[in-house]
Amino acid sequence: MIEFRDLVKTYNGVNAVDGLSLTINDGEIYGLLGPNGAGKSTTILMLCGLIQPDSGECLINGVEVSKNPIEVKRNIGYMPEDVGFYQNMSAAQNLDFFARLFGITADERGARIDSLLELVGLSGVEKKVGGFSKGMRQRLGIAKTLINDPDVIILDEPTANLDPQGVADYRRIIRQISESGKTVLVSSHILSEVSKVCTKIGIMCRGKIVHEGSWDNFTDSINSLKLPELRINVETTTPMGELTVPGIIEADYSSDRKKVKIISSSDIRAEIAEELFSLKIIPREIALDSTTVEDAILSFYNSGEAMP
Ligand SMILES: Nc1ncnc2c1ncn2[C@@H]1O[C@H](COP(=O)(O)OP(=O)(O)OP(=O)(O)O)[C@@H](O)[C@H]1O
Repeated sequence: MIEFRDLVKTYNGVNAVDGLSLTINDGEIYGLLGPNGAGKSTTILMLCGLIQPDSGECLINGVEVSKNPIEVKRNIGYMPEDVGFYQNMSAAQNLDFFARLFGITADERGARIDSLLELVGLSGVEKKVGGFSKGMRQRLGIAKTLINDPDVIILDEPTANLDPQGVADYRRIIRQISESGKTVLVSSHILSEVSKVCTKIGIMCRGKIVHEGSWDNFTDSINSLKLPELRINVETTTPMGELTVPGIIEADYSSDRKKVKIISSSDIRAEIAEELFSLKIIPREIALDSTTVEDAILSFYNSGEAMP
């Protein structure tokens, strides 16, 4: 469990973190979302014991970080945006090196490295890390983060520059990590690709959490933001005719009529579902497009106010 209690950090009179109080429970995948300068990195550095808060405290499993830095560091795995590896060594050799730094015995190392390589889909990959793709490096970074079997995993901007397959692999791995009971904190300024795996998201702005809730809650509240237009993607199992739901401004159907990209004046997902059901067409997906989600998040950032 991670706890922040009234955490404050000031730089040159500016509150980078401004009275942050937050609890992240065991097994939770918490997405900390905020624009550049919101205070995410400062929060994470304090959680890792790398900088001291001006006031307040961070606790990991009830242990106060600034008073017990060594004990706490053994129980967290931190993955920065750019993970450093030895380019001329294989994935297994790199992990073996980091495992030795933690004093893990030779007997334990072999089995642990095998299971981590299996988890991140790099089993049997013999080539040197210098020849890895961005996605492979990222997955190896997650394995490195888990090498000391920590209870808490902290990932900074984990999907930056990943292709869709990389993002999908990442989501699968994060889910598996959380299923094993570990607590995961993901920090990003663009969380739409990973938020779907987060059990909770917190939107941070100017050192404070301005909204907290599940991803579904967040997308459900988008209507109350009164965005000028929303984009909704619909996919069905059988071809559909022209949708007639009021509020549709534009509809772009695929040639097989099983997909449509809708621009609407409000959130009409429920009405679209109703119309499809009345036509006996089964929807496969009725979801807000990621651009709409980004617009909503930007709207929070710009207002800096709590969510309605
Ligand atoms: N070492 C420092 N000295 C002075 N000001 C700092 C320092 N570190 C951070 N800040 C300021 O504190 C505020 C919060 O920065 P922080 O890096 O924590 O935000 P962030 O949400 O992580 O953004 P980013 O995604 O850009 O890293 C910003 O105004 C930043 O300029």
